[in-house]
Amino acid sequence: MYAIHFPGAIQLEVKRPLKFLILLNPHSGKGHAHALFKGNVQRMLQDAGIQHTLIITERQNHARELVREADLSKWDALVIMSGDGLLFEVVNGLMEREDWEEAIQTPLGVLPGGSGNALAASIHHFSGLQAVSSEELLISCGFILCKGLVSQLDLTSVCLASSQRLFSFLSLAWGFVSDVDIESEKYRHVGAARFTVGTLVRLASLRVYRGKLAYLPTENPMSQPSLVDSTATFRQRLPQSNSDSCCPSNGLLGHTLQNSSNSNNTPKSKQSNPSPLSVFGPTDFLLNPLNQPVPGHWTVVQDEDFVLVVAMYQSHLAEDMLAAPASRLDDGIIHLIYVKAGISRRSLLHLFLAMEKGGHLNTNCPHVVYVKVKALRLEPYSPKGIITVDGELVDYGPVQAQIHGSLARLIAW
Ligand SMILES: Nc1ncnc2c1ncn2[C@@H]1O[C@H](COP(=O)(O)OP(=O)(O)OP(=O)(O)O)[C@@H](O)[C@H]1O
Repeated sequence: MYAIHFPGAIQLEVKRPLKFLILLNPHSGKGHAHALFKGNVQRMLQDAGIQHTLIITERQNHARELVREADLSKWDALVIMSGDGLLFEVVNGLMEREDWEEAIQTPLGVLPGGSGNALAASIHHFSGLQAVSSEELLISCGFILCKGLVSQLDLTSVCLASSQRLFSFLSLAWGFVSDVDIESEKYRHVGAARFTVGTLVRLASLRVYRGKLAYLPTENPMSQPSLVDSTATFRQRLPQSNSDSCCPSNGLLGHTLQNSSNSNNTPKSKQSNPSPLSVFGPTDFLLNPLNQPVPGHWTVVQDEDFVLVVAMYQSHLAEDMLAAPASRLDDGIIHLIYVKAGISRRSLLHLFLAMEKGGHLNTNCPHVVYVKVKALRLEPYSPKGIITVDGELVDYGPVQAQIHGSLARLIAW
């Protein structure tokens, strides 16, 4: 079905027409996704010999349910036109299938229709083109989609105290970044500028977030799969038990997705809302159960007062936020960036301004730490707060994550 095109990328078979299933969230961004699709992309797909079936999503979790049940053999790719939230549903829907190993290899495609569009911006960035936004980004991603070059994509397994396990393609955030992401929902009518507005509002009421952060650096020999059992997979139907609220370290423990109750006062519109299901996926061989200490060879950060913690596995946090310039789609690395308390408002603003071009990591700001890791654990002490995974609100509390290199595939380049 696939033919090698050039190193690092695989082209979908030259056979055309290709068949794409396109899932479009009509409410994403400013609510114009359907018109944007018809005006900019439809014709491009026709000209490229790509047949598509367009499904307009009707509700939260619609896409997730569809891909969980779909006959994937009918499609050469699953494409979303929305923000990152819809892709998050698709990825997790695929990982909830018994045939997850094969299902998650279905090439995914992204057309930006939201206000953040971080993965779309990352794909555009990786293609080496100059930064663009809005409709120009859509046209660029449409063109990339039509070329049909498939790349490997890392996914990160994220485990919550509620025993939920989620698969993330973009980011895990706590503190300033996740607060801005969720609190700026109310400014979504201004599009991508909502993050700028949200950043300024949050800067005015800058907070310190208390917690414990630990990680496994990439250079640690114990990060290498050859030293641990990386081959075991995680297939059995799991019991509805909360007794081991952790991720499996040996392939035997399970995670049951549970309906999450949002115990804090944060907005619910972006709450990730998984259905109670058996969970499949690769074993998190680097993680200890959440109710046990992290492995002894992990680094435990001495500071416990933070302004933000963000773990990235793509380059962009939003269209104009090049947060992890060194990140690549399939580098097998979590780019962990944290800002320690004590930073002035002025320096933080300077950091965010520099982030537009990715210069924030070169400012020599003593409060900023950047480290490449394979796994991490975050235990917030503050009783209330916001944690996001791929920009979606998840249960607040202890969380840990491990990257799984090249687990999925993405149309990019
Ligand atoms: N028809 C629909 N009605 C309501 N919610 C929907 C519908 N279709 C999808 N959703 C949900 O909307 C949520 C937000 O979608 P998504 O993140 O893709 O767009 P967005 O919020 O506009 O993007 P961004 O985060 O970049 O602003 C997702 O969790 C998705 O489940």
